[in-house]
Amino acid sequence: MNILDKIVLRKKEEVAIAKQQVSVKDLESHPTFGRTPYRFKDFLLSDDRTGIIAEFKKQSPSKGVINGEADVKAITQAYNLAGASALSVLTDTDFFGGKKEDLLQARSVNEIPILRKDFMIDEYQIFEAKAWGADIILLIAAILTPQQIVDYGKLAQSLGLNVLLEVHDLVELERSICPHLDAIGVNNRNLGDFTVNIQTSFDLVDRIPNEFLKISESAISNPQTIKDLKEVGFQGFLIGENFMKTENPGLAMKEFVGEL
Ligand SMILES: O=C(O)c1ccccc1NCC(=O)[C@H](O)[C@H](O)COP(=O)(O)O
Repeated sequence: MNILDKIVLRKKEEVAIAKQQVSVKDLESHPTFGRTPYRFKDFLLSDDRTGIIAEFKKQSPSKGVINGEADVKAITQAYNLAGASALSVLTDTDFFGGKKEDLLQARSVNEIPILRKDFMIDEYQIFEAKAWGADIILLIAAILTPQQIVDYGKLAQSLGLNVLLEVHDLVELERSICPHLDAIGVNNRNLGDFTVNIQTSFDLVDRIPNEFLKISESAISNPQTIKDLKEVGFQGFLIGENFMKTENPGLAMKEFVGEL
């Protein structure tokens, strides 16, 4: 069983337990549920912002612990100040060391879009995302059927959330594309074996219809790579480890942005 299968298996158990503890009705009555989410597009395409979606990521299956003691409020605020167009906050605990409180805390101190970074396998998690203050949800093509992508995309958009579809190859892209998406992200990391290759983004960019925001994800560690990705049409750049592995992720982002 590869890591993605293990994550999905565990996620199904987690969601089943969460559903017993907190009903959708309870989620709907959460104070944050009623807020109007920010529009991803407004921040990603703003001249005042960098296009960077800066990720708060304490650990990962491929790298183990990256920054175990990281302070979510301080780091996400510093990312925001450095010009992030959006924040990405991991809420998966077992594999990424994240938690719902990280998202709630990031929400409480930032007024830019926040992506709930998790493995969505049930509509229930979309209600959680809304209740916890997210603006964007992630749908990973590798773990969802085309019908699930349509259903989850529709539900998320009906709640005012933005939808980011993540693909790793042309087969995933072609079978998953549907009208209920706002952005399409090309993950440069193969989630099955963890190999990374930025070329994946260059290979797929022209296959993404222009009506969707185009995002390149993972393994970005050089400002020149962003310039090259922009040149071919990418508007967003999801970066986690390159900042989080430093002692001061906010400063690392500020210096990186200085070279753009
Ligand atoms: O990062 C991993 O090891 C990983 C393993 C299995 C599934 C997903 C994984 N990462 C999720 C991501 O997409 C990245 O956190 C995100 O794109 C940022 O990547 P990076 O800049 O390389 O930290």
